[in-house]
Amino acid sequence: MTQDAHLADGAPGLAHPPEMSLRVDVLLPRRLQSALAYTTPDPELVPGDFVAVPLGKREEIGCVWDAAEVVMARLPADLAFPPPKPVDPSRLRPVSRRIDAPGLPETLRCFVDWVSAYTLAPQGMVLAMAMRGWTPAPPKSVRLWRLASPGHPPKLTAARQKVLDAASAKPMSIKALAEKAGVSPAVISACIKLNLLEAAPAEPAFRDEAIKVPQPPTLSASQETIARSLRDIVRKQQFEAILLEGVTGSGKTEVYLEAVQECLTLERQSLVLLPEIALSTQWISRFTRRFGFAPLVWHSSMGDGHRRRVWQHVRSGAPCVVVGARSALFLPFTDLGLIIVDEEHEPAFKQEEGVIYHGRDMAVLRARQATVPVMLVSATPSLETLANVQAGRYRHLVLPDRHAGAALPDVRALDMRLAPPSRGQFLSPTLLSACRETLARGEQAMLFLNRRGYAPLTLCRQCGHRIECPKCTAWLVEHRAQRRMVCHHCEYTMPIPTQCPSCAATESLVPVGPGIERVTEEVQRELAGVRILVMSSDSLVSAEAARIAVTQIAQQEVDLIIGTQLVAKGWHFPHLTLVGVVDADLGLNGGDLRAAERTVQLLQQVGGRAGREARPGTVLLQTYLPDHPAMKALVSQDFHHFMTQEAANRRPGFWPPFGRLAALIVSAGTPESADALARALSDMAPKGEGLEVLGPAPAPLTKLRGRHRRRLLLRTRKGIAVQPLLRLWLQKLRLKSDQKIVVDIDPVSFF
Ligand SMILES: Nc1ncnc2c1ncn2[C@@H]1O[C@H](COP(=O)(O)OP(=O)(O)OP(=O)(O)O)[C@@H](O)[C@H]1O
Ligand SMILES: [Zn+2]
Repeated sequence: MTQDAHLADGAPGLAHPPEMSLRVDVLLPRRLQSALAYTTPDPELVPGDFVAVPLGKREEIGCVWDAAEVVMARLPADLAFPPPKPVDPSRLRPVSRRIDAPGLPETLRCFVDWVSAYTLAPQGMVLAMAMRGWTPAPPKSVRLWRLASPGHPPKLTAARQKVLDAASAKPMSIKALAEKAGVSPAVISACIKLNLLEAAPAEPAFRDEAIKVPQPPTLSASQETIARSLRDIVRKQQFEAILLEGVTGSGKTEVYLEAVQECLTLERQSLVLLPEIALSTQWISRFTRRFGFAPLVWHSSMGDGHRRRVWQHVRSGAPCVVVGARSALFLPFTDLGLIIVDEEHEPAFKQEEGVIYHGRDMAVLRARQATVPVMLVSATPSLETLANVQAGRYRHLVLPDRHAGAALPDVRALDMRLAPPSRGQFLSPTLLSACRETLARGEQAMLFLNRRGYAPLTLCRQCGHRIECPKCTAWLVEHRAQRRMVCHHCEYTMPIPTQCPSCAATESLVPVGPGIERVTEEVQRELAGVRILVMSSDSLVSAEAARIAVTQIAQQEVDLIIGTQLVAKGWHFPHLTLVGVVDADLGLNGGDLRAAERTVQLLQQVGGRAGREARPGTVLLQTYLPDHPAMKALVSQDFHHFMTQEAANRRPGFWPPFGRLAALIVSAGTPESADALARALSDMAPKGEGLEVLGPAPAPLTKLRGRHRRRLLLRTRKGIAVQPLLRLWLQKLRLKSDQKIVVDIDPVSFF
């Protein structure tokens, strides 16, 4: 805004001549590359303010954005790009009105710009992430009431007595309480006036509404040393990246919560990112015990009302701890003091749709912009992070031992070539007897197989036909419990056929290979009477389901857990001593860049659930590749030796983290169209020293949701800025209406 403020002093309703209006950039939360220009007579409109603007025939809510020059100036040189051409001022439309709500803080606008420039995602789509939870009006809060602490209640009428019987420590709204007690709301009001009920915090999640006495742990000497360093780092309030590494069960969580405590002492806001927050009930209850209040939880399945409250609270700058999925990075923190990324090696931090970004990397960026420390936590850090440690960019703090003298589990590979399972079975005799012995000792066992459903493939014995998804290059997976065949890549499902769809033979369809449902069946057959709990995304559909599962396991109402990768998360099951990995080789197939690294991380994490308390744990890995470096690393538990080898494998070819990658995923309505676009891209590929374009090649999922896919990979030396190269490259193309190119910077998945 460049004009003098007095120019806008018109009487309300008076139209301003165009020269008296100010130009203002407004970013809308939709697929727009950058902000749109409008005019406004209001000199007080500043970047960050929310406004309603006309767009076509509609009105949209957007955010006043910084001028293009400002945006460019705050981007690093290698991410900046030419600003859009200025629009003829006479064609600009005026802003409809300013919305009276707190604006988007500058640090968040800066982050939006950066994420957009880094990922090449339209700026408006990134803003949309920052506006999830935003609301024009402060959210309506329904007050909740609970039983007041017992005093000497006056003599009560029958109706009031009913209210006290119905009320409990659990807060309820007046309406709900009246319904439960079967009285009118007026009776509840009377009870409130008599102090029989007290107001409860609507959201027992805010720091000043402590609900219990905090119970911090007594740290061991080695934990305390690390905790002290972390507290010092937090107190400095400068940007610093730390890798907190420690074996499974060493108390990393307890230790980083000390850093969170320090941040609260500074009365600032902390953000903890967890990969599977929706199910992290154990983490949340532990936090609540430790601090005496619950954290603000943020993830995609939270309701709108909850989101709005969190958004507003964070925006208010009041001290708090947010625990969330990667999208919590886009909350409007105004007093951020610390970011923690737990399980930093997890591929789940990568968002693969919409704005494609890596939560861990963007967390480091966010911390840098906010000049606060960021702590990356893992038992099995990613090679990216280890390389940063080696280069001296990240500080490395290590917890070497399990807490309270617990030993790391004994890990053994079961060579399936030497002692295979019986025909048609998947559990070797050794694993089965280990399960029997464990259960006989009154301990719990866990079987891990990263595959949902009954069988990954259904085959016709007569004609060899394989049942495939009509829309994807993928087999349909039988889910026997639901009596359906399901595609794991799209929403397609169909009933389990009774005859072969190709040759019409009956009783010819056979399942091939195991999924966890099939393993469950085998366990039921082999270990009669065992109480099984299945943990997969089919069974653990909500936080409540996870909470129930955790309780059942803790109370030993379950003997054996069968699960997919969900069981690898930070669970702590005191009675669990045996972990059996049904197919340790599964993740090594497909041969993507990080297959071995990921296998070691995942299996070490799963194995790390065994023997976390007094009784020692055992991990048995069923493998046909006992000599594979990944298996050897798991057995020897020498993670760092393995990672050194990984680094040596990747360095010469400039594979990440020793070079950079960007994937271009081309898709189109027909194979010909996809090929044509892929070829055109390939013909115009950038050339030069230190860069190479691999492909085009059919993507492993050649067809996905009916679209035909091809992949190209740009690989460069470290110092080369890939974004400008990609921008130039993509600008040269005109896409047909069925064609699409998705850019994935630093790809994690290669499907
Ligand atoms: N100082 C301590 N006092 C009491 N309990 C502790 C202490 N340190 C750790 N524990 C307990 O030991 C268990 C393991 O600790 P924690 O979960 O923090 O380890 P971790 O390193 O984060 O584990 P993982 O990486 O396997 O998830 C937890 O139940 C935790 O409460
Ligand atoms: Zn499909």
